[in-house]
Amino acid sequence: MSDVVEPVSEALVKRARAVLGRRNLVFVGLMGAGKSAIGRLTAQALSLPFVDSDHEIERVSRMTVAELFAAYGETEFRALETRVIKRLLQSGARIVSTGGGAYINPQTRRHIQKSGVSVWLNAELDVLWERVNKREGRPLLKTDDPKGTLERLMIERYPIYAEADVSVLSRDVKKERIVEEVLQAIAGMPSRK
Ligand SMILES: Nc1ncnc2c1ncn2[C@@H]1O[C@H](COP(=O)(O)OP(=O)(O)OP(=O)(O)O)[C@@H](O)[C@H]1O
Ligand SMILES: O=C(O)C1=C[C@@H](O)[C@@H](O)[C@H](O)C1
Ligand SMILES: [Mg+2]
Repeated sequence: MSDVVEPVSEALVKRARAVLGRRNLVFVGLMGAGKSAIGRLTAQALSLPFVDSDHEIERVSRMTVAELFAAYGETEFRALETRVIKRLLQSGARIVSTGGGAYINPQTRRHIQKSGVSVWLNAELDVLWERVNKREGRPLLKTDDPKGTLERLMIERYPIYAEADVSVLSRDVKKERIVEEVLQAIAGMPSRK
């Protein structure tokens, strides 16, 4: 699948940018939903800066997410994630892709709600599983039954992701199509909250 963004209509880009104003556009959702991939392409389409909280955490700590979990545990990782995301949200408008658990943390969620428009990339279990199954490095899935763990996380987290301002169904269609649906969802919102 190509990463080249097919041109979305100029009118759609203009409307989505007008709705965002100085607000950030923040991608939330479970591991494998496409927050990083779709976030980057959306940033290209809107000509806005892109940041990914997992990458930023790895850059500042000089450790991988898996190493951070192993060395300090999830609680410390979440504290660092909250601090990093708060900082990333301070210079909007940007496209911010978050780690899968970020929006579940009440403090991080409040920062996101205050500074940005949130997009939940919703996806079915089998779509997520096909994607996450291909790559190591997700510490929460290091269990005897990773697919069962992913399903449990879906049940726990989906009601919280559903609080996001808009949602788009992430599925195995061209990424550009998902980007266009994200822009349409944003463009359909009122300009100010
Ligand atoms: N529409 C799509 N069609 C096919 N593959 C996709 C699509 N969207 C994303 N992917 C692929 O799925 C994989 C997981 O996507 P990505 O890393 O963006 O997920 P994520 O939500 O950022 O996950 P995490 O929370 O673990 O960071 C990547 O290989 C990405 O290229
Ligand atoms: O869903 C989660 O809790 C996580 C998702 C990843 O993006 C990483 O932030 C980390 O592996 C935790
Ligand atoms: Mg990601």
